[in-house]
Amino acid sequence: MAQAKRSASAGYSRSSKAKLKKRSTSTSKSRTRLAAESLKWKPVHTSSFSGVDGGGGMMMLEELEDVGIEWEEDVGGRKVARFVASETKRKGKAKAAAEGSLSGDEVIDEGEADEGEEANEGGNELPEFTGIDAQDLNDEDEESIAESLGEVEDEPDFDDALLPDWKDINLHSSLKRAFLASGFVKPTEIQMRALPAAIAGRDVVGVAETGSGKTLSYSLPILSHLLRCPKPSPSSRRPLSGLILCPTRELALQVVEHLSAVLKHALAEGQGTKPSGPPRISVGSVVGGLSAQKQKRILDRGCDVLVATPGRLWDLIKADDELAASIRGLRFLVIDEADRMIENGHFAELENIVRLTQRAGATTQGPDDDDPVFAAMSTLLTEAAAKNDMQTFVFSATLSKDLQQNLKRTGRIGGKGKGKRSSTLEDLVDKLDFRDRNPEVIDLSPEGGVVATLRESIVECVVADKDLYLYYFLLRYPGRSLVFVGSIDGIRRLIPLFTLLQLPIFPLHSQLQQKQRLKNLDRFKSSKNGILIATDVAARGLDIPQVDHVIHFNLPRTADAYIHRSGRTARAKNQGFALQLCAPEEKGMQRALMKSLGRGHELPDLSIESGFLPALRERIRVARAIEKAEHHVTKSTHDRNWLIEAAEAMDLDIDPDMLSDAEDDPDLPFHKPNRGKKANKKVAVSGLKAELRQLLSEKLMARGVSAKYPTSGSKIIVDDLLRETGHATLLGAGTKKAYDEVGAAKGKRKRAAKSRSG
Ligand SMILES: Nc1ncnc2c1ncn2[C@@H]1O[C@H](COP(=O)(O)OP(=O)(O)OP(=O)(O)O)[C@@H](O)[C@H]1O
Repeated sequence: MAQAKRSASAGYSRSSKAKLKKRSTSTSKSRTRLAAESLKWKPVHTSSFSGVDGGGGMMMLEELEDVGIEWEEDVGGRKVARFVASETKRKGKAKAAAEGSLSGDEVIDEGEADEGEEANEGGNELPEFTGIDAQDLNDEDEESIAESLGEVEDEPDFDDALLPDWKDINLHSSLKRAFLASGFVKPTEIQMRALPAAIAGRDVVGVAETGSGKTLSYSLPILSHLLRCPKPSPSSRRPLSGLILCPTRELALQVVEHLSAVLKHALAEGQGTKPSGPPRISVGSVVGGLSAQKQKRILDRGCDVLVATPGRLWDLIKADDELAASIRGLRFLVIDEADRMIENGHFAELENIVRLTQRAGATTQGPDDDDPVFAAMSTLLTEAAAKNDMQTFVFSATLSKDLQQNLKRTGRIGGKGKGKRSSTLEDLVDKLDFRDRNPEVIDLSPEGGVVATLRESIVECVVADKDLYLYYFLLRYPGRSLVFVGSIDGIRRLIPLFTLLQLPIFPLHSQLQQKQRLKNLDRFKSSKNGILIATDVAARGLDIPQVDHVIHFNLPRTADAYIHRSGRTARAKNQGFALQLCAPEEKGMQRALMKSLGRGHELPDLSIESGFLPALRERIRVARAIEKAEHHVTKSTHDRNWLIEAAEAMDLDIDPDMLSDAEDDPDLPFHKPNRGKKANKKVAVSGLKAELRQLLSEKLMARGVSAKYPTSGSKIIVDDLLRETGHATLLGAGTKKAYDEVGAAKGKRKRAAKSRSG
C-alpha cells in the first residue's frame, strides 16, 4: 500500500521521511491517473496551531491511502508528481523494490515532492471542515446517512432553567448546550438585541463596542437555521447557505475558529461517541495567502458556511460558475467590519460579490462591468434568480450615525442610487440588496468610542525616546502587550532592537508570509508576557485572550482606528489598558483625535519611575550599536557576493583590486571593508554583545534602593525579597498593574480637585 502525505504548509509532506520511487513508463501507462481533487484526503491529527484547532490547523497533514505516485518530466524538464490508481495494495517500497518494480537510480526524496507541490499548491492550506472532525465517507457512513437523508432531526430537550437569560431567544437547543459548556451564561447586549430580529428573518445592521460578542450575533442565527434544516445529502454538493465576508485573513480564520468551537459543543454526542459521517454543519474558509487549490477543493465538496476575504473569493468565483451560482443562492450574507472592508483595497471585489446577491430589480452598475469575466457572468445574473429570502447582516464597532439614519429611513442609502452618496461605505450599502424594507438598526456604540473597562494614559516624549519609554513600559508592566506601529519599516527597526534586549517580541504585518503571520499570532497568544508588534492589520476584530495592554507607538490617523486598535484589550467586560506614546509633533493630531472621540479632558500621564531610565537607555544604546554594526557587515557581505555572482554570470574574471577597491570605497554599491576591517568589526560586535550581556545581567534598581544592603537605603526592599512580592525585574518598583496605577492617579487627581474647590 502506498501512502502519501501532504502538509498544509508545504504541499506534500515534508514531515514524512519515506522515499518514493518512480515506476517504469510502461507500467505507468497502464495505470489510471487521478486528479488530486478527487482523492479522499484524510486529516492526520497534529498539535493545534494558530488557534485553528485539532485536525484543521495550518500545519494540518492529510494523507492518502491506496494511491501510487509517479514522477514525470514536464516540458520544462521539471519533475511533476502524478497520482495514479494503486494496482495492488503495495506493502511498501522495500517489497516493491524486491519485486523489481522500482528502479534503484530513481529514488526521489519526498522533500523534492514538497517543493514541486508547494509550487502547485501555493503554499499553505486550511482546515476543510472545522469544529467537527472531517471524516471521509466510507460505505457504512453513506448507508447510515442515506437512512436519515431529508429528515429534520428532533431538537434535543434543553432545560431552560439552566440558562434563564437565553430562554426567550429562539435558538436551536444544541446551541444553548454549547453556551452552557462555554460558560456563556447570558447573551451580551448586542446579542440580546440582534438575535431575536435576525431569527425572525429581519436584516440587521449592528454597531456595538469592541469585544461585545458581535461574531455570535450574526453567526448564531445562521447556525440555528442550519440545525433546523434537514441533514445534508452525502451524495450531492452542499448548498452554500451563509457567506461571511471579513476584511483580514486572520479575522476570517478566527471567525471559523469561533464557529467551530460553538459547533463542537453543540454537536457533541454526549455519550462519548463520535458522530459518524460528514460533519452536520461544515464551515469552510477562503482567504488570500493560503493554498487556492485546496480552498477550491473545499468549495467543490461544498460547505454550509463560508468565511472569506473578498479578494481570494472573487478570484475563485471568476473561475467557477457553480460557485457564482451558489452565491446567488445564499440564505445569509454577512459583512463583518463593514467600514474597514471598504478601505483595504478589495472594494471592487467586495462590490462584485455583493452584486451577485442582488435580485433582478435591484441590480446596480459595478466597477468591473466591462471586464469579460463579469460580462460572462451576466448570463448567470439573468438566468439564476437571487434568493428572495436572503438575510443581510452588517456589523461593526464603528459605523457612522448618518449612515445608520439614512439606512433606517430608506431601507437603503439614497433609495437605490437616488440622491447624493458621500462615502464609499454608502456606496457599499447601496449595493446591498436588503430584502427588508426597514432593516433593524441597532446602535450600542459607547460614549467616547472605547469600552468602559478600558483605561487610557499617555507618555509625551521626543520621537527619539519612544523606544526607551516603550522598553520601560514593557519591563515595568509585564503582561501581553500589543504595540501598534505606523509602518512596516518601523516594525523592522524595532524587532531586532527588542530581540537583542531579550524580550519575546513577534512582528505582524502584511509583508510577512501568511504562514508566518499565523505562527507569530500563535506565539503571541501562548506567551504570557508576549509582545506583538503590528501594523493596523491587527487592529480589527482579533479576539486574543487576555491582551493586557495596547500601546500606540505611533498614533492612528482616525478615531475609528483608535477605537479598534484599543479594542484588542478590555474585551468581553475584562479590564484593559491603552497607552499613547506621543511626540511633540504629534500633539496636534492627538488633540484632534481625542476631540473627535468627544473627550473634553486630557489623558492622564503615565507615572514614570525615572530612576530606571539611565540603565535602560544604556542597554538600548548598546543594542542599537550591535544592530547597526551587524546590519553593516551583512550588507557588505551581500554586496561583495553580488559582485562575484554578477561577474560569474557574465563569465568575467574579477580583478582582485576591484574587490578590494570596492571594499574600501564606501560609495560603491559593493563596498566592503577589507579583511582587516571586517575582522575588526566582528571583534567590535562581539565586544558590544558581551557588553550588552553584562548590562542585561545587572539588576535594575529604583532610586534609593541598595541591592547590597536591602535593609537600608531610602527604599527598603528586604520584605519584598523575602516574600517574593516585589517587581520581578525592576527592584524597588511598584507592582501595581498599569490599569490600577492610572485608576489610582485618577482618584488622587479627583480628590485634589475637590479639596481645591472646597
Ligand atoms: N454571551 C457571551 N458570554 C460570554 N462571552 C461571550 C459571549 N458572546 C461572546 N463572548 C466572547 O466575547 C469575546 C469577544 O467576542 P467577539 O470577538 O465576537 O467581539 P466583537 O464584538 O466582534 O469585537 P470586535 O469589534 O473587536 O470585532 C469572544 O472571546 C467571545 O467568545
